[in-house]
Amino acid sequence: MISPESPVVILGAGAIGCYLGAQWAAAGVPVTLLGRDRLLSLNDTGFAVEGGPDFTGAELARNPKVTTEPAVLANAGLIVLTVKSTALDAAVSQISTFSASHTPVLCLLNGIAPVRRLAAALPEREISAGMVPFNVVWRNASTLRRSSVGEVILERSPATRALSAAIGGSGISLSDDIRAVQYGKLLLNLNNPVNALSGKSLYHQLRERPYRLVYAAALQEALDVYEGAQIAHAKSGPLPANRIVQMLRAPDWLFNTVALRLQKLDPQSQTSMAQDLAAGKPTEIDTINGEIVDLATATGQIAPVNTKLVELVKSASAGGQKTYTGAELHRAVLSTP
Ligand SMILES: NC(=O)C1=CN([C@@H]2O[C@H](COP(=O)(O)OP(=O)(O)OC[C@H]3O[C@@H](n4cnc5c(N)ncnc54)[C@H](OP(=O)(O)O)[C@@H]3O)[C@@H](O)[C@H]2O)C=CC1
Ligand SMILES: CC(C)(CO)C(=O)C(=O)O
Repeated sequence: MISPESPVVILGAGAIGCYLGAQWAAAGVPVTLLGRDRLLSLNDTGFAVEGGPDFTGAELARNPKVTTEPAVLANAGLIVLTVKSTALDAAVSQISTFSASHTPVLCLLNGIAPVRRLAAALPEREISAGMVPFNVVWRNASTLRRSSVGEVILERSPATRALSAAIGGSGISLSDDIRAVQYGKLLLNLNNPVNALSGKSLYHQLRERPYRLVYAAALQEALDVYEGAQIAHAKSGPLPANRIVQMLRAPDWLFNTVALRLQKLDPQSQTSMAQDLAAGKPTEIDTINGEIVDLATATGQIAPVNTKLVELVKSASAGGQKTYTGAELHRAVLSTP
């Protein structure tokens, strides 16, 4: 039950957690943001949120209270998990230690494995999965910007029905097949390492065909692996995945005038993996492209393109080559035997 005494607690208040927390608080939902020290100053100043249908122009979000104290989990009516997958185990242990065993958890992490791991670690809980389609970046220490389009989709459950009712349904839809939605989203995330290794904004990376060809190869490979493993995926965005592959292969003049407009990407957009790699943090590569590699292995298939992307990101994280021109990345991923 969500109420002022039992707020929504967002565990892992970063780009996505703060954006959604501000959006839900603006709709009248009691929200507490549980994050790191650097967020605490936002309690005094508030933070500006730009972009998206609920924030026309920059709006100051003062409502969500920010804390670093996991003890707030004890009174949560709903825990919304928005940490990176690399921080999942520590977050699960905080949930177990501090919250009541009946408190539901909504998992908004990218990838498929995180929600499975969560359900396995907390078998007594109501666990729901969700999918965030759009990109959010910090423009500076107190300004968040949503830089692409789409609607959040949540698995239909008692907890998500209550959340959706509390926010008046806006910006969220409920699904009875969240697994297909997550597998559909994973296909978009296969570009994350390409974006991270380009060192460019998403908008500028996608404008260069050699980068797009690498992403197209990773995406086509994933579609083949899904087919071999009989995995259903939902459409994520306006085009089906096979049309996205075709579109990515189009010449720059066509892609840059048609496809980029459809996504309404703004020039500052940057994938979450690019943000991590640039900040020297561990990346989610194992739960993104690594998921395709694991699925291929489990079903007797191979996934050399995604395997190579995993390798390159791990090498970059370990101090190896961090940025690649389009031609360099194309050669490194697609020209190896
Ligand atoms: N950013 C985006 O545009 C999108 C991201 N996603 C997905 O959403 C998820 C969250 O991504 P994003 O918001 O970018 O991630 P961020 O890194 O911006 O936010 C996570 C925040 O949680 C903090 N944190 C980690 N563990 C804890 C803990 N136990 N207690 C309190 N705070 C904690 C992190 O701090 P620290 O770094 O110091 O550990 C970080 O500040 C990921 O799975 C991502 O793939 C999905 C769609 C779009
Ligand atoms: C929205 C998208 C695909 C790109 O920003 C993303 O999920 C991410 O950055 O991890």
